[in-house]
Amino acid sequence: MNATSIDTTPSTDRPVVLACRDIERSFGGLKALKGTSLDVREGEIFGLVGPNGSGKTTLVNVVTGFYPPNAGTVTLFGENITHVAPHAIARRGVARTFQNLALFKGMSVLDNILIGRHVHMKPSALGTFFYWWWAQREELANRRVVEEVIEFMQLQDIRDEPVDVIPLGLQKRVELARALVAEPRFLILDEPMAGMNQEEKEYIARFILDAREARGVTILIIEHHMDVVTAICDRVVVLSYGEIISEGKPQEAISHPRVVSAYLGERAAKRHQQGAA
Ligand SMILES: Nc1ncnc2c1ncn2[C@@H]1O[C@H](COP(=O)(O)OP(=O)(O)OP(=O)(O)O)[C@@H](O)[C@H]1O
Repeated sequence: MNATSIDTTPSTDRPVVLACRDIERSFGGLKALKGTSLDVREGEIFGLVGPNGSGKTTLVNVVTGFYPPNAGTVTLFGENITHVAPHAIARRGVARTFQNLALFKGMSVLDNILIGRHVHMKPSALGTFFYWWWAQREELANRRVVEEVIEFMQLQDIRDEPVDVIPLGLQKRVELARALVAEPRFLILDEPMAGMNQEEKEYIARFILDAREARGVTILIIEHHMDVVTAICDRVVVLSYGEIISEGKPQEAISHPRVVSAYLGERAAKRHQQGAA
């Protein structure tokens, strides 16, 4: 994998990859998103944080076309994709991992990763039959990308293992590899470090940083581990009850009093502030 030179342009000067404007989404009477707006810029690792149930996954589901919003617009690479279907959004260069592992049990690590290439495969089986030589070339190209990612993610030793017998930390790595073989321009990671120990978290953080540097991919990450958020994110938005309560550089954004009280509750936050004074 060829490392590209590191872009030192401040992220605020870079083109906007994802723009969400005034997104609203309800489930029955529950307003999960109450007019959320944010911009993710090219080459950023952008953190989306907030307490449980604050609307993070709902926003990602709106962005990736799984949930249509009740109001607002989503613009990706300058194109309005608000009501575009998930597979068509994937074809525009978006890949995601899921909060709960979405691997195919019983299948090998290799086969799980190969599935991530589906966005680049020709849809017509008939066409593939007539143009078998073209299909062979395509298969070779797909294999090349998959092998490169397996090496990049250091999964060579377990490539033939059934995915359900390997430890959780490695399963998460396989899911990230599956997203990377789609060669995304925009990658969305929903809690990639859930359930990991410190060493596994540091390992995955390294892969995420390397994916950004080596592949130039822009990354939106939902993460509860604040040490990880401050270590790898360029900017952060904090959601609470479907509203943005803080945003900016990670350390400043997450230590805002509104964020502390959203996580700890009002009384505990006051004690926290008194303790810090
Ligand atoms: N499909 C759905 N049907 C009904 N309610 C939903 C649905 N999806 C999300 N919600 C509700 O919307 C709110 C926001 O949920 P969401 O999953 O987006 O939060 P989150 O910030 O991702 O939480 P977590 O950190 O626990 O994953 C919650 O109250 C949740 O119960």
